Amino acid sequence: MTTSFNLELRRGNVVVGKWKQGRYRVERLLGEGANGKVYLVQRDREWLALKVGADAVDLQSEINVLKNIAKQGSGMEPFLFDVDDLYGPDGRKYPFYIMRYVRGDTLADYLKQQGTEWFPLVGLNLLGRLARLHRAGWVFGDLKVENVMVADYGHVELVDYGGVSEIGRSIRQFTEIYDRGYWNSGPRSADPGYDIFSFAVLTVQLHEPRRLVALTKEILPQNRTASDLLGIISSSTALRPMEGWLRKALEGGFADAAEGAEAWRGLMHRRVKRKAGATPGWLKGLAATTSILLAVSIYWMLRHML
Ligand SMILES: Nc1ncnc2c1ncn2[C@@H]1O[C@H](COP(=O)(O)OP(=O)(O)OP(=O)(O)O)[C@@H](O)[C@H]1O
Repeated sequence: MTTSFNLELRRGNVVVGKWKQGRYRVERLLGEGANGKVYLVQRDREWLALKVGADAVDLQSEINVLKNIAKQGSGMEPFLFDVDDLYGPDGRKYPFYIMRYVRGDTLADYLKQQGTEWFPLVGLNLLGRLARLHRAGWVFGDLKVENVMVADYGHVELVDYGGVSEIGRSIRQFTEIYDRGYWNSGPRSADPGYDIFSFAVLTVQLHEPRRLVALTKEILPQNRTASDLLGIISSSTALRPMEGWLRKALEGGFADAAEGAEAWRGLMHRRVKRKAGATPGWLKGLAATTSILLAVSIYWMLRHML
């Protein structure tokens, strides 16, 4: 998807905020979507991400969500650092905000490079991220491969908080194929089950992309149902091991992502037992992460004891 505005910042351009005079040196474009362009920028020696949009109202509602999440404390590290306007090379004023730079690849690129055998761990981490938001009273809303960034050892971060909605409200922003309403399987209202439904579609999309696209073309909008997705799942070798979990997710059987994550963990456990001989890549990653955490804990313990 591309943006409808033409602002282009180039490497080396220095953006100076109109009101607060924050100075940011542009490094490169990280990505773009319907609401804006996201650039990697540097302030002093710190790498940050700058999102600039044409529409102040759209960007402002995203900023409000980020501020509210920070206020309520959702266990997220600080994400929003600055909000201001900039003057583009065309002399026009554009609203922007500065957020934490999330290192990593988008979910699809990560799995392409590392192999789909990492999906169980990445999926668990993604459910963990969603669980934190649900616990704090929010639904992510616009869950899709482009909004999930994955770093080393399957570490997951969500980007694009434009679709985040308070539980009980309407979903503010969504992408058709991930949307529960698109599959006539429930309302477009912000309840944790909405995100879990999108997670299930995302799982199908990552494993059976062509069949999913074909399905959306074959069936008339009024006839689409979650059973069509289940048809792909039960006939796919890659998805069949997750069929029970995916069915429950599509039917709204999980109360929230924490419950979904718990069941997902059980699924991974069974897979590992079945493949007892070979150690999958993601499991090696999990072991490496655990060792790093253990080493850091010992270091801190010793520092405080000495
Ligand atoms: N904080 C960040 N750190 C690193 N990359 C980011 C960050 N935020 C966004 N990106 C990259 O930029 C892309 C576009 O950003 P974003 O999804 O926020 O734009 P958008 O206009 O809201 O998109 P959409 O059309 O999905 O609503 C993302 O898919 C991601 O690759």
